[in-house]
Amino acid sequence: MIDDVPRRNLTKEAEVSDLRCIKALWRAGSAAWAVPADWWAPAVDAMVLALHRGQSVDHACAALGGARARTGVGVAEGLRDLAALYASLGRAEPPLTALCAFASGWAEASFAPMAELTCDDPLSGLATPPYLRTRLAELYREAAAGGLSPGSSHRLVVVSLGVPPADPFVRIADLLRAAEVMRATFPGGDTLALMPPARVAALIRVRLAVRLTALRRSLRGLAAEVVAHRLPETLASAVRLTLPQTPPAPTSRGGGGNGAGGPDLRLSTMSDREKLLDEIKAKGVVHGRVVLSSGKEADYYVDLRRITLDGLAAPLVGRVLLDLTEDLGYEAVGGLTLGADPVATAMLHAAAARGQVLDAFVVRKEGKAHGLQRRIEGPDVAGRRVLAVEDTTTTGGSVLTAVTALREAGAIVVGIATIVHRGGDEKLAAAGLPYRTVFSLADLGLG
Ligand SMILES: O=P(O)(O)OC[C@H]1O[C@H](OP(=O)(O)OP(=O)(O)O)[C@H](O)[C@@H]1O
Ligand SMILES: O=C(O)c1cc(=O)[nH]c(=O)[nH]1
Repeated sequence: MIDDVPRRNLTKEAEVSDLRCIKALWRAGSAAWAVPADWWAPAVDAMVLALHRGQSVDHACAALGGARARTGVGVAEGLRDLAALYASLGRAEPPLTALCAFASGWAEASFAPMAELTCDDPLSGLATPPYLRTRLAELYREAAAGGLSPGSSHRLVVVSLGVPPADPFVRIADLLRAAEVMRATFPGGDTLALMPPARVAALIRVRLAVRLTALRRSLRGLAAEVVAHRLPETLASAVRLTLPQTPPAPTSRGGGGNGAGGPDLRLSTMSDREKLLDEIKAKGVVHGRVVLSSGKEADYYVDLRRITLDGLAAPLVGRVLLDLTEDLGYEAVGGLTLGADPVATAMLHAAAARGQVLDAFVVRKEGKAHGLQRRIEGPDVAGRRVLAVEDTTTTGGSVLTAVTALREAGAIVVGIATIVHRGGDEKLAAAGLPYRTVFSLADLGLG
């Protein structure tokens, strides 16, 4: 029997023999070990040596606790094993300092991997939704401290893959491709996040928004929709943008284009712009001799009121025009009545659906002689950044009339946007304003 008196004058061989013996006794006294081969660790030898030599066991106990944690042994099981060592030597239970050292070593080793956890999705390398929300919270805090609105400095660009492909491999491949395109489009320090199941987002500074066109181009062939959300007033609204979305509803009237009564997958996976183009071709183009607003004659007419007042197409108009002009930074939108009116209200409602506030206004063709005699109806535009819109431009005369009236009213016109461009290039260019159009006549097969 090996007593517990420290043996300082033993020969090397005798000490080795004692240590072996203690270890065997300890092992025998230890409870059944889930994986027997895991019992021994260098820390076991260090523990036995310290105890045999009468040295402090704290360091060895901490190392033993760490070793036990790394092999998946629970703290209670590890402590019982430590107690078995003391018992095998006929000693009382381990002292409190030894127990504390063991527990600290065990805890440190158990929680170490957490310190290495990242906020990245392992497959795409993009940030996780919780990280994106943390980043948003930081941004809103910073904006509040500076008395600014996050909407004036940042956009949340969201690429949605429409109806996520049922095949998980196809979905992952599509998401990875979208992630890659996002990384290439926004290579700076922007936060890029994966938003399962089928969205990728980038939190970007406004000045980078011009890259949206490039982004949309790069995503061609992926049936992806790109929306640049101006950050809403409150963090809660911004966070809502990052939450899982309900799947898109079927988009064709009367349900099912597949003859089975289910959603029309072809339409629901198209981008808003593609859907709008189909709507205009189907409902807006009228062939025949017509006199245009300018007095000129033409062989066809694009009746966009049948689009901007259509319950299915109007929301598309709103979203597509918001996307097209989102880098221009405006607070109100409108144009010369009547064609521009539903365009502006479609944009107002599309913005509201995105948690943004956008005012609309109507520019009368002539001033009004009674009432408040206002030429421009709606919230005041004086001193505000406004976008002039039209459903179509043939000579550009109508929209430029609106621009003149807006300037006379003190508005800052930041650009012109229209759904279909028929003509008026020279006049519009002379206005010196950014001019955006969703479709050309060639897009409609009329050019
Ligand atoms: O570029 P332009 O040559 O000005 O033509 C385009 C304008 O013509 C149409 O409106 P219209 O003049 O028929 O009047 P309405 O909007 O009152 O219907 C259309 O809605 C545009 O406003
Ligand atoms: O020039 C126009 O009056 C005009 C052309 C057109 O195609 N559509 C329309 O509404 N107005």
